[in-house]
Amino acid sequence: MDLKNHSSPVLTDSVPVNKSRLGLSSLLLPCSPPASAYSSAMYLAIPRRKAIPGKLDDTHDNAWLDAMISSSPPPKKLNKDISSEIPQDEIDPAYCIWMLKFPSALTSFDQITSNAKGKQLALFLDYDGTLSPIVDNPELAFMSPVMRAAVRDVARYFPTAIISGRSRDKVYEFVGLTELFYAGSHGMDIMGPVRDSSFVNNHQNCIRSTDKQGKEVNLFQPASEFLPMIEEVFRSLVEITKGINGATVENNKFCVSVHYRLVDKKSWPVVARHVENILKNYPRLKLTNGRKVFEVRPVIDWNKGKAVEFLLESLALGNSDDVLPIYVGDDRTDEDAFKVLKESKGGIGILVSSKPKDTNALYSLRDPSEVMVFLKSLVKWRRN
Ligand SMILES: O=P(O)(O)OC[C@H]1O[C@H](O[C@H]2O[C@H](CO)[C@@H](O)[C@H](O)[C@H]2O)[C@H](O)[C@@H](O)[C@@H]1O
Repeated sequence: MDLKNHSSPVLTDSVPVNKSRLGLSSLLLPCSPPASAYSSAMYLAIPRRKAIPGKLDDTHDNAWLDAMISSSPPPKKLNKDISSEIPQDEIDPAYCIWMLKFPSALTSFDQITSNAKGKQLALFLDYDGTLSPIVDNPELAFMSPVMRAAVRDVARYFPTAIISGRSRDKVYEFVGLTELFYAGSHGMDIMGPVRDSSFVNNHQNCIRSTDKQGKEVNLFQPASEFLPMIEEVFRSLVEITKGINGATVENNKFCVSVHYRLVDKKSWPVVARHVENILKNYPRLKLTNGRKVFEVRPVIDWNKGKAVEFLLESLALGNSDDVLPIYVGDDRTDEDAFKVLKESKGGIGILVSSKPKDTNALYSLRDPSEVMVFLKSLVKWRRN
């Protein structure tokens, strides 16, 4: 494994579409148009940036600050005419235009299920921002009982895995469903079924273990050698950020998150500088920026996309002619999975977002409540 020279693509955060180009009133814009209505000429090409080992993914001095600001959407607006709070994005023409390219997975449900005819459907779900709403305190990002029931139901019919940036134990604690497969630490900690598969058994770092119920499972941890380094960097980050009001550091086992959601904007540059200073001592770790969070992880060629491939093979679902994998996620790290599904697995990526973003997904859902409706629709469709 090449631990030195790897870099993975990192997307810039939300990419607003130029509103003035069409100059249409939001009322005239269809927010859930058919996919066929899309014309690629309407969209801007968005350049991507590379993650640099031990450095924030940027090329100019203030880029880390840009990245932090871009993950900070404007506050919701109050629509005085209707005298109730309407989220700004619901009437945002840019969002409606974006949806021409990334239509709602709800209004395109028939199209999605027609692709699944005669195929085994497999579901991959991100956790934060997908199954649970984004909240200020990461320790309180609970999943609602109704969402849990929807996930449980869908897992009765389709193999279902949760793929999260959190530690595997933490995400299991939140979800609490034994019938699912779990991949924590952005796919660097996978617990999958035991199968007689040469693909899985020949993978280095794949060991036999037991789950919480004592059932035999395969444990795949491609970054296991980084554990002491991650522990060390976690302690240093806790130490260096402890004077910054609102900053918290989360140990996700094979990666570390530095949260700045609750930090005063004026102190964001201080957070970024501290994190970057610590990372200078760790050329085998890289830094990326998520939703008001810096994510520190090993520079290995492994991500959520590879985890999806690994799980599909583990489940004997690697043949894209017979299988339709669907991945639902909201963050940059989910883009690796969208890309794999689009490019090699004939699958479907669904981005959860209430604002326009550059993405490799094919469809969109606005928020976790729409994700729940989508999951319930899959169950209903399968039952019928
Ligand atoms: O891959 P994911 O499951 O989406 O994990 C990505 C990060 O999610 C969590 O942070 C995000 O959600 C928090 C709770 O809503 C929110 O407070 C934070 O601002 C978000 O960035 C998690 O705490 C991180 O460790 C993950 O890296």
